[in-house]
Amino acid sequence: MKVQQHPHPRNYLANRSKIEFSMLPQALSVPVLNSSQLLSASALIGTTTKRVMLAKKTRQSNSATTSTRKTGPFNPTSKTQKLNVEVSPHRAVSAVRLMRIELGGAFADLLNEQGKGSGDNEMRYVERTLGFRTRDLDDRDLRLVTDIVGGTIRWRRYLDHLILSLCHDEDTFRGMEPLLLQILRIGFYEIVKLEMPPYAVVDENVRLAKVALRPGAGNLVNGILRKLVLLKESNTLPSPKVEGDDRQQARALATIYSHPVWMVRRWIKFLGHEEAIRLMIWNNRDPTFNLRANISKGFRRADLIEQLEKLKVPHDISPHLDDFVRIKTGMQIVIQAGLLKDGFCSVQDESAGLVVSIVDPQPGESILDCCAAPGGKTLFLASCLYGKGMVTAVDINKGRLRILKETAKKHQVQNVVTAVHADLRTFAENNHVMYDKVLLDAPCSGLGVLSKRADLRWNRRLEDMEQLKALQDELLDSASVLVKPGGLLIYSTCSIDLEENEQRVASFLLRHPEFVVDTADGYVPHEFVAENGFYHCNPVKHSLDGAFAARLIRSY
Ligand SMILES: C[S@@+](CC[C@H](N)C(=O)[O-])C[C@H]1O[C@@H](n2cnc3c(N)ncnc32)[C@H](O)[C@@H]1O
Repeated sequence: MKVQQHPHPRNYLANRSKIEFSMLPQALSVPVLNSSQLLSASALIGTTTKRVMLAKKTRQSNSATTSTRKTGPFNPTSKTQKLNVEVSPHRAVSAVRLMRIELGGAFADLLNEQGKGSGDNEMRYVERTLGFRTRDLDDRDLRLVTDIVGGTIRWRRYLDHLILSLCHDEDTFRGMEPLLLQILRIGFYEIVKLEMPPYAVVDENVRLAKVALRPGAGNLVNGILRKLVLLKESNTLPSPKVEGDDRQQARALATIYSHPVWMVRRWIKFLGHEEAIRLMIWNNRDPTFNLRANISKGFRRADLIEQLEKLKVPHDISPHLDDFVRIKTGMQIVIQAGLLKDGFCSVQDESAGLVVSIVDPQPGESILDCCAAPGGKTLFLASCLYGKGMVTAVDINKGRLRILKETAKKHQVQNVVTAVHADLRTFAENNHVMYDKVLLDAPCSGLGVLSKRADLRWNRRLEDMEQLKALQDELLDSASVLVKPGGLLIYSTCSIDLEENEQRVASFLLRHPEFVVDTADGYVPHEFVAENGFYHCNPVKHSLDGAFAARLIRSY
């Protein structure tokens, strides 16, 4: 593999400030920021929310709380259901959302499509499922739903291990109805991981089980949770021993750190024991979010910081990227203030922002973004062109591409973005235009973003890896023919997996001797560049999402 070194390391996008504001419209002040139509932040972190109905409500609910009830998406009786004031609404919503996620009805994105923890549709869904109404969620409830749903999903394997060990027998556990299991998981999570006052947790979850299911379900929850409290208080929670052969050890670690066994085995193989454990600990932590100020609207980081201060959202500036800010809490407040919906900023991880630094977009360039939707990188690339040049954004997914187009308008970069709905492989065959720079942000396992995508670990299978690798090879081949001689191909993923990253590039270079590796050094801080010249963002080392990118120059 040939590595081309740069004589003059470049400052990754930092130099932009020299040109940016003379080329932009006047800096805008933020207008009224409390609109109800909120942009989906989930789209920008690469998730969507599917709508499927749960097959049937788990059971008729307790007669004390409900009147006659029909099920169906537009249930006309839902308004007549009685309001239950005994059950804590965040628990009721969390239990239903968890059940829906597990049955494939939604992703565990921290924000739903309304940009709020629970929009009207979700509340109607909760009513239909439980058979009663709860009071509306306030901001504190929304935060609790986010925390409980994210944490309970992440810790699912470990929580189930505890629940199983406290059930009479395995059949009781395996045959448990879905809602009951979710209520137990929530209770276990609150007691074991959130360390909440245990008897309050027991009471609340027992009440939910009684009202939403039946008195017997409440008794079962009571019995199991009380056993758990005793074990916790005596410090004797059952924990698998890490011993035996490789497989047995991986199984134990998978339970303790709550990940699928195949992932643990893969990480032990590629990273070693210690690093694999550190990675799992990272994946189980509450994520930090990054916001990128949208300079295309004349909205700089200083303006974003001013708004965050007004909103009392704690924040830190990114040490790596000019326009980025980090926030640990307060995303709901940012959303409700309309900053995302109105296009003043985007949710974008710094690890993804640094991929744009590696593309190093310059005004006047023609850039092809091959797998562009929902557009996080497209928008950032476009904002670096200052109205000169073009980003052609191709994606196979029409719905996600629609989001990209709408967001480009909001961000005021539509004049430099052309969206094309196509399979890249067909596009490459039929399109004879070549580009200065081609970014292939390939579909991948997402193994670098498990802390943000709490449910992803349970949805990925080992078999997916082979299919993804084959697709990545095909897309790389297609992308390569669209690069001008002397132009640049950037291959990136949000994975930390060697086989999706270095190995794909190595195999590409064998098939395409016309490309050589160009080091990422000088485009991103040195600490992100491996010896082979590739960009690596390592969650454990950099406390950001995992990501990879390679700069490949077409020499002829
Ligand atoms: C990792 S996501 C891209 C994220 C995007 N670059 C961003 O920053 O927001 C991968 C994208 O590849 C698209 N994709 C998958 N197969 C494709 C194909 N054959 N042709 C074009 N796009 C494809 C998916 O629809 C998905 O939107």
